[in-house]
Order: sequence, then structure tokens, then C-alpha cells
Amino acid sequence: MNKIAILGPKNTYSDVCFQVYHHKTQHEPTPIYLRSMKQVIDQGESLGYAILPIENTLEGYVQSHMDLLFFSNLHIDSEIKLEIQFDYIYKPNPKRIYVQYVTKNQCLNFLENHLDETIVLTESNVESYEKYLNDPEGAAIVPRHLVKPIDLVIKGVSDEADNHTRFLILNNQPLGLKLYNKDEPYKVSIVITPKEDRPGLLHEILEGFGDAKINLISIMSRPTKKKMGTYHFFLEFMADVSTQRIVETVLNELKHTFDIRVLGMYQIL
Ligand SMILES: O=C(O)C(=O)C[C@]1(C(=O)O)C=C[C@@H](O)C=C1
Repeated sequence: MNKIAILGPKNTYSDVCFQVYHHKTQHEPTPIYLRSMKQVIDQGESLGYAILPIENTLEGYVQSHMDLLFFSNLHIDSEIKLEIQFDYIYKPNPKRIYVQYVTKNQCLNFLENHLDETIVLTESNVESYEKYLNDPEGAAIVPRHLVKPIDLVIKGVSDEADNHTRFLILNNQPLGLKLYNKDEPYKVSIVITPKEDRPGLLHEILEGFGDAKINLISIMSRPTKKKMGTYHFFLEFMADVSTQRIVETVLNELKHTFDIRVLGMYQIL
């Protein structure tokens, strides 16, 4: 029986994503709740599945999570986007605000008005909630679904009301096109690493995709962490059965100059 590594404790947004994944696919690996995103990715490789929040409306790509994905052997199974809502709950005259490290960057305007309290970063939103419960002078930014009627609360503290996070469901299986709904377009995520450094490399990549009329969704560069000034490029684009051949041709062509790693060909659930 497969297991799935999820950022815990239970009821994090990653856990909500797992419930939605189960509902949409009827696939129910046993959830294993872990205390940090690094543990989720490390243990996901042996457990079979893992859930990784990768991008947010306000924060953009979560760079530390991207790096975890790049340096793992996991592939992308599918993608789920969730609405994210944060409220602030507090004890009278709080001295400390517990907030998860990605959540903090989604609530910067609110926190700017709370400079007298000490910000304590946590690994997950539910950890923030538990720390608040145990601290008589505590406050926390937490998902709305955790707030109880007895809590003192300020509702809606994200920088923008329309806030979404994109989660990747990862698996340790061999790479393959995973289609939950046939005939739907799918997304391709790849990492391109130049074999050597010379002018015009990025132009060559973009030209390859442009000439084939493949519509790129995003391109990001991240340090390879091997040598200062060396980067790999993370690209995402949409494809479907009619463009599958063209995509293969472009990737094969680029392989002459670049190391190409396909992270996944997957559907948005
Ligand atoms: O702490 C949680 O609830 C999580 O699932 C993690 C996480 C993240 O790291 O992006 C998920 C969604 C929100 O963007 C904030 C936090």
C-alpha cells in the first residue's frame, strides 16, 4: 500500500490538498504527517508520494521548495490549486506572533503594523496554531478553518483577498504521462542545465520553444549550488496530444547543448 508524505500536523493546507486529491482521483495513499518540508521530500522518495506547495499568488514560486524538488528523485503526478485564507488570532496583549515561513510573506502588510511583537517562524500553519494555544501571550496567523468561535480574531490578513497556492503531488514512479482525464491539455515541467557557459544560451532555449510555437508558462533560474554563477533553468509549458511530437523534437534538439530533466507531464486536477 502506498503512503504519502504530508506537512503536518493534520489540517495544514497541504493536508487539505491531500483531501482534495483523494476526492478527485479516488486514490488514497495512507497519509504520513511530517514536521518539515525537507522531511516530506526526503521521506516521500521511500514512501511513494509527497505533497509540495510550489507557487503562491502573493509569494510567486517558493524558492526553497523548488530546490527541494530539483534535488529529489520525485516526479510530478498532478497539480491542485487551493484558495488560501489567513486570519490572525490572539490572546490579550500578545508578545509573540507565530507564523509559518511561507505564510509570513503572504501577510507582510499586516505584520508591518505589529512591529512590537516578536515574530516566531514555524514550519507549518498548524504548528503556529499549536504554539499559540500553549502561549498565554501568543498570537498566530492561521488558516481560517482552524479558527474557533472563542478565539479573538482579525479576519483576512493576507496582502490580497484573492490568494491561491499551487500544490504538486509527487511520486517516486518512473516518468510517464499521467492522464486522469484523457483529451485534457497537460503541463510539462523541466529543468535545463547548460553543459557549458557561453553567451546566447538562454536565447537558444527560448528560440527552440518559440520556433515550435510552444507557449511557455514560466521560466525561472536557480543556482546549481555547485559553483558560483552557474544556474539551471526551470521551465513550464502546456502541451496536448496534438503537440506531443513537437515537444519531443524540441527537447531532443536541446539535449545536444543542455542536460534536460523532465520533472513531470501531468494534469491540473
Ligand atoms: O503550513 C501549511 O498549512 C502548509 O501546507 C504549507 C504552506 C506552504 O508552505 O506554502 C501551504 C500553503 C500556504 O501557502 C502556506 C503554507
